[in-house]
Amino acid sequence: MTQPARIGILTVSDRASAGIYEDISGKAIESTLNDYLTSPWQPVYRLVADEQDLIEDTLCQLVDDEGCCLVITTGGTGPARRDVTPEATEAVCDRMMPGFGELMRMESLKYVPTAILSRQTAGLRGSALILNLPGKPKAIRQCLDAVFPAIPYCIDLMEGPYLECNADIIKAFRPAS
Ligand SMILES: Nc1ncnc2c1ncn2[C@@H]1O[C@H](COP(=O)(O)OP(=O)(O)OP(=O)(O)O)[C@@H](O)[C@H]1O
Ligand SMILES: Nc1nc2c(c(=O)[nH]1)N[C@H]1C(S)=C(S)[C@@H](COP(=O)(O)O)O[C@H]1N2
Repeated sequence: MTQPARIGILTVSDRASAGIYEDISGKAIESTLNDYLTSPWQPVYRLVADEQDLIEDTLCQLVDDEGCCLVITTGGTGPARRDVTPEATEAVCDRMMPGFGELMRMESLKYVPTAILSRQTAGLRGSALILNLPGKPKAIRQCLDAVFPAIPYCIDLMEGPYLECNADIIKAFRPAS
């Protein structure tokens, strides 16, 4: 039997990590992926404060030790002084994938004029894709609906697990070979 794909979910929030509010956004990532994916997958969940070292260490752990082919972060992408998720992402990635951030911001503008305040980005560490989402729970689905169609093929190109999607919910695009 094929091993389930391991997907990291990293919530970056001072208040959620301190227990001041519940981490709704991390849960929204998990339920969105459950809606999208028909192939077996397993979430690897982490919740940390907005500290760059901590975010970097956790991203490295999720990719290098936990074997995640995809890590989706939420929070810490804005202009506030403590928002450092994009910096942490860039620090641990070998190559950046700027198109993901561009498309998510463009789509998010359909919902909120403050979409441009997110510095969300994406990049590759080894054979894993790291993708930043904003912290707001509503942003999760809005952003993932925009970029997820390209993610299974991106992971194919890095020789990761073959992700299959429920085509009634999200259409993964794989160019004809
Ligand atoms: N993980 C989360 N779960 C639930 N709600 C969230 C989460 N992250 C953000 N929010 C909501 O979105 C609002 C704006 O996000 P903001 O970026 O200020 O959150 P944050 O990064 O968690 O803040 P901080 O790290 O300062 O505690 C928050 O006030 C909260 O209502
Ligand atoms: N789709 C979507 N994108 C969004 C938002 C949103 O509500 N929906 N909020 C914006 C706001 S108000 C901010 S400040 C930035 C950064 O949010 P973060 O610091 O929580 O990551 O994301 C932006 N992008």
